[in-house]
Amino acid sequence: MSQLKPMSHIDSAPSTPGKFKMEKASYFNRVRWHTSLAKLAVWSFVFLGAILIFFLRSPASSPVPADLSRRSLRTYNWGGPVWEKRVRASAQIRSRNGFAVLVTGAAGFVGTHVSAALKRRGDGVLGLDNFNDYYDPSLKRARQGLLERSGVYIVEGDINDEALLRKLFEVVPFTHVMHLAAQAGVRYAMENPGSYVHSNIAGFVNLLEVCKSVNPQPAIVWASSSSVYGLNTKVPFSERDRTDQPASLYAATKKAGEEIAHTYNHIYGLSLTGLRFFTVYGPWGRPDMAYFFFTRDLLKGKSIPIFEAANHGTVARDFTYIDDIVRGCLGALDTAEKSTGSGGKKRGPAQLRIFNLGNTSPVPVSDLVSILERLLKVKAKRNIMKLPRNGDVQFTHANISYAQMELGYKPTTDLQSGLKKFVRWYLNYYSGGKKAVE
Ligand SMILES: O=C(O)[C@H]1O[C@H](OP(=O)(O)OP(=O)(O)OC[C@H]2O[C@@H](n3ccc(=O)[nH]c3=O)[C@H](O)[C@@H]2O)[C@H](O)[C@@H](O)[C@@H]1O
Repeated sequence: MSQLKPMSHIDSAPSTPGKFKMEKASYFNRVRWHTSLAKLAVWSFVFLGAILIFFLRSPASSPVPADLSRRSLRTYNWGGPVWEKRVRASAQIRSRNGFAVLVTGAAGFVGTHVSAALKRRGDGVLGLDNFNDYYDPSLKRARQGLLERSGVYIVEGDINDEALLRKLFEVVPFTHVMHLAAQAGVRYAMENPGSYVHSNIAGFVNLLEVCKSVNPQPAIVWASSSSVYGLNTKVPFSERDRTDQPASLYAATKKAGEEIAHTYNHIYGLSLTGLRFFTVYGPWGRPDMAYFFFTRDLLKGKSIPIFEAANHGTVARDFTYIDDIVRGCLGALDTAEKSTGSGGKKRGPAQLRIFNLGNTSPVPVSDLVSILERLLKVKAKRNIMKLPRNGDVQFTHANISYAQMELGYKPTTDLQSGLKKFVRWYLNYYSGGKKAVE
């Protein structure tokens, strides 16, 4: 506050030449000269002070963490006739009654598998991904290569870039959006909270803003998370159970997404389907997830931190295999009704759904480690640890009857068979000459 006083004093002195009469020029010019000098000095002081305060405070208190701003400041190249041609070709529908789908987060784990599956059945697919470095971007690039070979182009850009999204809809009238771009991971939310707000809230709102205003509005299917059940203890988790006790900021942003979806459905008639994924695993998975880095660390002979709850309570997850999840995503797209709005205005009630996509058979984390030991033929150095207070919940367990009824969702892969496929991929990808195990 003390800096404001000299500023308001300076502000009260005349500052524009037009406020002075010319005949009194010499006297006033001197006064003005002195005043200007004094003003200049004070302003320089204020300016330097502000810069100093900014630099002293920014690393600790800036709401935008350094790595987030680094990612956000990245510029992407898009536009031009060649680019538009590529976009159109990728989104070209090749089957009767096929969809034109924009897949956000297409270089991500679920995004890659869903894009490939849609393309295989003849839908037009365009990917969008910002290729951020939350985990090894070379894995994302390898997934991109995979999709490119099957004819899916991934536009490099951020869901917060409104101009880019508008351009994409200008070039292709997408019938559907499969929105999988997000800041994932439960524990990382304590390290970089801003990135969750940036992608899962601001990015989602930006996408919905564009979707509500285009004509025709697309139907949207998007990734929520089992983590919204938070501290809920009623098992198995049903879509009707309470989700107002998130245990992590990640979960809170996904829950916020569900409420935001409700709003855009209510006001603008957007057709919205949220899918609560339960710990998805499989080939081309995410290196930040336990099954993935346990595999890496087991092979390296490193110790494996296995969480347990109070009183030696078991920590368990309803691990769900990627192919089952892909079938759930396609089922959601196939049963999604059209949005009802046009020109940014609602014309009638639109579909609003939320589904659990889980496996319905939770497995303790220690059993996950045992399965990996057998598949990798190594003995784990188990390090049993208390479940840290960083967002993890003790267990998850999906009730999938609603998804079964509406989407024909029926998971068929148990953890043992799914991990077998993952391990085969892992060994091939990391020791098959492509990359050394990090
Ligand atoms: O179901 C979901 O919606 C969420 O599933 C996963 O989150 P999580 O289930 O915590 O998956 P992992 O991080 O792979 O953890 C799996 C299990 O291993 C445990 N764990 C994790 C890390 C570790 O060092 N030790 C350990 O025992 C966790 O407590 C958890 O029970 C994903 O990371 C989230 O992005 C996703 O939204």
